[in-house]
Amino acid sequence: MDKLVVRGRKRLTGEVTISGAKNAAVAVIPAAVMATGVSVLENLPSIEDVRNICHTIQEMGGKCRFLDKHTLEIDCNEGVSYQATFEGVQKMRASYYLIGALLARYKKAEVAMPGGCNFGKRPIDLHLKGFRALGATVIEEDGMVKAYAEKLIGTSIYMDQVSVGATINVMLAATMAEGTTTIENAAKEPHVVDTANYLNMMGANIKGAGTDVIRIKGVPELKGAQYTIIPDQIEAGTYMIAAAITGGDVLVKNIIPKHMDSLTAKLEEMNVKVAEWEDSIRVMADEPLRAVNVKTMSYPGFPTDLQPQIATLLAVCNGTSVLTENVWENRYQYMGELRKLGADVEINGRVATIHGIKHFSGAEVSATDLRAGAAMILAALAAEGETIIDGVRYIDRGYEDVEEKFRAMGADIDRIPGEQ
Ligand SMILES: CC(=O)N[C@H]1[C@@H](OP(=O)(O)OP(=O)(O)OC[C@H]2O[C@@H](n3ccc(=O)[nH]c3=O)[C@H](O)[C@@H]2O)O[C@H](CO)[C@@H](O)[C@@H]1O
Ligand SMILES: C=C(OP(=O)(O)O)C(=O)O
Repeated sequence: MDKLVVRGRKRLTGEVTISGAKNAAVAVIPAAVMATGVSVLENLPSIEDVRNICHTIQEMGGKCRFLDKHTLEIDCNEGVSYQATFEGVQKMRASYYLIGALLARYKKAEVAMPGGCNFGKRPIDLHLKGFRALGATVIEEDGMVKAYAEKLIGTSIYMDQVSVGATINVMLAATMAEGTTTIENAAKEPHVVDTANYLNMMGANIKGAGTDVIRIKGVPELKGAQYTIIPDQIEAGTYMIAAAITGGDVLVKNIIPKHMDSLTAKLEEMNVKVAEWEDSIRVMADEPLRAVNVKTMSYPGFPTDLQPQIATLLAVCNGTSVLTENVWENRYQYMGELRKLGADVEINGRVATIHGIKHFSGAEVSATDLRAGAAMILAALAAEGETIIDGVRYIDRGYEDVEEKFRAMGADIDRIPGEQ
């Protein structure tokens, strides 16, 4: 497995261009399976999760062709199998969107249980409850989710908990149901909106995405469409934190600054200077950083997918910060690795109390999952000496050209290829 070697204490300067959003791309690509006709998807991130979902759709009989590094032509006009079995599906989380997409188009789906980062329990009961409310029979058997319906009929669905995956998945299925579906207590994340926008371009009738009530009038058919994926909020946030942790001055380009509000507010509270333009943000850190308290929440709250990265920054601030993880029951596994680099953290359930240290010291650590891996890079950039990060395949799931982007801003970072 590949490793990254980072020699720290280099101030990051210059600019970085953000790629398309992983969590939008991995929803929009399965949505393309619902169309009769060809879709062209632009600004896709060149990451493992995108390659993996494309590979899975090809195995199902769809045609996926990259016109360039970031543009995918996807043609499922002649149909695909309603079955998606194990290998690719279990390498990622968002493969669960194939259930909603296949159920919409064929009224039947047999899809292996998804994989993705391990934060303790990651149930999909709300997805299945939503499909059942639309009229499907759903069973979980032999590691597969099997869903069948004579027809799907629009209904009113109240989500017991705000869930990105369940909101998008039920929206996919409801798009081609008979009648109108209302999803209440829906997730409002930018990727929910992006998926709805793409579906509407294909001929769907979805209103309210981005609010907590989404109304979907079912349509009988969807056509292919050309669509540009939004920039990645989490990749952008990771580079903003990288600028802050290295005392740097970085222009983060090709972003939607509004998506960054919860992070921007925290960075400013910490004494970091942030300047915004229409599609870029400059982050300057030239003064000592203050400890702050952070609670993760669904959008527009502080994203859980930036929790390991902000924790890493808090670990080298002046004072004690309290971090509360409200979304996942167990997203602190990486703290053991952060401690190897010197972090002083106490964990009590969902609450991490972080006592700021002067600086990290290089060590050998592992990326225990995608964002934990990003956190290791951030700590390594700020550390005295050399850090070796194992488990880079997790980072490659969600960050395009990660070492090249950091190196272009002055980081001393190299990849050591491992055995495949
Ligand atoms: C591919 C993708 O977009 N992944 C993101 C998505 O994951 P994912 O869609 O898996 O996360 P959800 O928003 O569904 O999960 C939010 C909370 O709801 C709970 N829950 C969820 C579904 C369900 O059926 N039952 C249930 O109880 C989960 O345990 C969790 O506590 O949103 C998470 C929260 O922003 C992010 O961390 C992930 O990066
Ligand atoms: C948790 C994440 O991804 P996934 O849901 O795909 O595991 C993430 O993007 O941080």
